Amino acid sequence: MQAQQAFVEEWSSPQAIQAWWDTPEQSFFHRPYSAELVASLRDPLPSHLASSVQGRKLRKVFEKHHQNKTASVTIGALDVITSHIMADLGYDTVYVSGAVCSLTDNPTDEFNSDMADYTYDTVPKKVNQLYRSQVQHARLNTFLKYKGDPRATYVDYMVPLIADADTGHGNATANMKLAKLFVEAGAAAIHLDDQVPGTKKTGAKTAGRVLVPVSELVSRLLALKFQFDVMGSECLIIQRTDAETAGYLTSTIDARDRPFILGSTNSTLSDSLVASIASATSTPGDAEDEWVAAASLSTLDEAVRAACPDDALFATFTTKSAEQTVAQAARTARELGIAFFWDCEAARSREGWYRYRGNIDAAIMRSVACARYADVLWTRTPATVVEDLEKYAKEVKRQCGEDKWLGYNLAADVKGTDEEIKGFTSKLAGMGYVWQFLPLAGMSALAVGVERGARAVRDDGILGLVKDVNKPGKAAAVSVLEKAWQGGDLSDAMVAAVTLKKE
Ligand SMILES: C[C@](O)(C(=O)O)[C@H](CC(=O)O)C(=O)O
Ligand SMILES: [Mg+2]
Repeated sequence: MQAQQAFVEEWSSPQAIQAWWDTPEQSFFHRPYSAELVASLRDPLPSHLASSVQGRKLRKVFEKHHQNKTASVTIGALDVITSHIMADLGYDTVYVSGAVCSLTDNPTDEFNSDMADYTYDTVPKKVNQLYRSQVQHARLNTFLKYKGDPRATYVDYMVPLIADADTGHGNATANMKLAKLFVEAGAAAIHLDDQVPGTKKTGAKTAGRVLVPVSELVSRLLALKFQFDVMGSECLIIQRTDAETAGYLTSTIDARDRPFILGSTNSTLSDSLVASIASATSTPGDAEDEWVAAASLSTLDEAVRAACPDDALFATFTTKSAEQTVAQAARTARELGIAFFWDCEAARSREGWYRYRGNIDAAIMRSVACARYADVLWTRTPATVVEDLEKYAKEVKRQCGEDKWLGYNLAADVKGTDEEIKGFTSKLAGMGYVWQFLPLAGMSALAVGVERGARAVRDDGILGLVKDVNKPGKAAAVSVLEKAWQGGDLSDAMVAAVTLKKE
């Protein structure tokens, strides 16, 4: 008891926390808060063990792939059968997808495509389910080993779970509560993006995503890390940006977003976009298209460049306005006597969002800005364009260091010959994408398998099951079909252990 007390006190001391932060795995992380503050907020008892052990394991997985220029290629697991089979097959990570939860399993049982509008405990609950099932299989396997049972395997069932934290589902305290649920559930890593909660667009290819400023993305990542620190968790953070598919931004406050904010360059347009939609006889969509076409949208820097009589003046503007927001830079240009017209306010959407030129450069800027706040960087791209991924990887590594790990959602849209498609993951691995995943692949595979079995039984009754499910399953050593999977031996032994022969 005293030893436990001493352990908790030592674990909670500012010195121990600082020593942990000074380790190579943690020290790159920029923390604006002190070890004293974290110590003062520490949980009275540790509850981080599962996520820490799994997080450390995941670090090793990524480090190995980084060294070998290979990748952990994985799929989204919809249920415990899928995650179990993935362990059997040697997967070294399991993905837990928000999209899959949205479609198939969430606490309100409301199913629709991925708008990330499920309750914020949805994905943590799925992680919890998969984690507990992993534990059960690990226990059963250990039990079989003890008994010398030949069905015992060398499989490590505790495959690190990497889960979807979406936008963080709200403000800083919501981000922290979400992080806490993930730690308690046993997640090894979670990813978080820069979209605005409640505005998520479903699917990869939908343009016009709404972003928060870079600084807000950083704040969200920090909220996760702060919570992990308070709990003592080694859970990894994966930063995601949707900047390549972005069309809007909530605020112009961050200077780093300036090169991507769009404004009207047409001084003869009397109405703003919103006013012109209100007075139009056409539909809002058509009125918007007409206004945008007439506005000749550009970035502030492009508008200033076009108005500069010579390169020297533009160079002076560029130097003077470095690190300035659009509002400050516009003032600088005017002070330099550059006569230009540019209005990002007039171009705001009906919701009040600024227009944003989403592209791979915006994604690079955002990931670079987050490198000190995340273990893995990931850009969500609308389609797999190798040149973009090459550029992202090169630039991010040039600015953040060769050792920075990258992730990528393959989304199954890779084109080419079978050979090219097969080699694609290795190609990306060569660029540094150590984690590559197919979120919906587990669900699709499950559908194909069930369809096959259900069809066989429908057509041939029990013979269909024997011939088309059990036989091929046994031949492929699908352990779900074994008695071992059902845990009967373990439960029998547990019941026997508490059954008295005689009172
Ligand atoms: C990865 C993702 O967040 C998910 O929930 O699985 C989705 C998947 C998808 O739409 O393909 C996303 O990338 O937004
Ligand atoms: Mg998602």
